[in-house]
Amino acid sequence: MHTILLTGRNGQVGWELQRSLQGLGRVVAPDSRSLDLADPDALRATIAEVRPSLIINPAAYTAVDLAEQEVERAYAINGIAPGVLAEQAKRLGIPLIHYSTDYVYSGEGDTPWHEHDPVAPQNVYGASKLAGEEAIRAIGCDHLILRTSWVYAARGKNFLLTMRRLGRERESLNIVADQVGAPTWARTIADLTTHIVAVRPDWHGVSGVYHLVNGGNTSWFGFAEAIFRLAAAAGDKVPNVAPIASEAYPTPAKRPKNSRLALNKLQETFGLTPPHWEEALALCWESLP
Ligand SMILES: NC(=O)C1=CN([C@@H]2O[C@H](COP(=O)(O)OP(=O)(O)OC[C@H]3O[C@@H](n4cnc5c(N)ncnc54)[C@H](OP(=O)(O)O)[C@@H]3O)[C@@H](O)[C@H]2O)C=CC1
Ligand SMILES: Cc1cn([C@H]2C[C@H](O)[C@@H](COP(=O)(O)OP(=O)(O)O[C@H]3O[C@@H](C)C(=O)[C@@H](O)[C@H]3O)O2)c(=O)[nH]c1=O
Ligand SMILES: [Mg+2]
Repeated sequence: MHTILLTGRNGQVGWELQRSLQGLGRVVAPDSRSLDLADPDALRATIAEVRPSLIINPAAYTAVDLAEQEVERAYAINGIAPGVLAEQAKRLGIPLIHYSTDYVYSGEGDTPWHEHDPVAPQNVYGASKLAGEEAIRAIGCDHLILRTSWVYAARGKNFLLTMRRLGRERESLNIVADQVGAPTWARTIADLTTHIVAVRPDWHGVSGVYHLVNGGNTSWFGFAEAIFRLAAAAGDKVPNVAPIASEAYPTPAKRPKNSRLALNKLQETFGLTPPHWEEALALCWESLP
């Protein structure tokens, strides 16, 4: 039976993991007040006390625009902490499951990225997440780095809930239509992570980076349209939605235009096929409060 140390219990993915991991063992899930990832000594002390057989780390600094200012904090949480977790995982001889992002890629081109493609983050958040990946690889504990994208859930801060709120407040919205990726339900990430842990108790030879996103892809504009189709069907007031170019929506952080992530490696290694993003969105919609 596993003892799983789970970080970020109140985050989108952490919350869903707490649910999906039930049945695999004891889940120890401190919140950010009882375990601060920016404090390496606290991390080491907690791990020594819990003696986990598996560490899962969905905690992260995810404020993409704010990270351009809070560079040091973003690196402490996204870049340094994963290396401390990896160092402790190696010491205990246990695996680490970590999450990363489409924002490690340059965003060039219009074909799906594969895990072995070159990385070239375009903003501080992406660079800090890449630093975390590299720290884990350098330590070399058994690990999975699951790169996901455009995460939403029924709770937390995300594009789905922002659109639902703005849709009620505004007559019209302009949404970027030239950034393409896969909206991904936090529950899909948690469920498939749990399947991996359940079917792969032997970590030999599987360590590495994997894409884990919902199937298909769309633009943020396409994602917004799908959200408002569901809202309209539920009788909500919906705004007019207009497609715009990234240049017409200036933000402190630059976002990649091509965030398409190939799923072949996940499918071939673990036999898992994530549901299409529209199917996941419809299910999440039904679970909204
Ligand atoms: N959100 C997205 O669109 C995407 C996310 N990812 C990656 O997926 C993973 C999960 O993201 P998601 O669930 O959306 O993240 P959220 O922003 O929803 O949650 C992040 C969690 O991390 C916790 N946290 C932040 N700082 C600290 C700290 N110093 N010490 C301890 N805990 C901390 C937060 O705690 P508290 O709630 O107390 O602040 C929160 O529980 C992350 O690795 C992220 O980089 C990848 C692609 C897209
Ligand atoms: C609210 C709003 C956003 N947008 C655009 C801005 C941006 O390009 C896109 C999404 O906005 P967000 O602020 O949700 O984007 P962002 O926070 O960059 O989302 C990213 O978060 C990190 C953590 C990741 O790892 C990425 O995969 C990705 O999900 O929509 C509009 O065009 N119009 C609007 O009214
Ligand atoms: Mg965001």
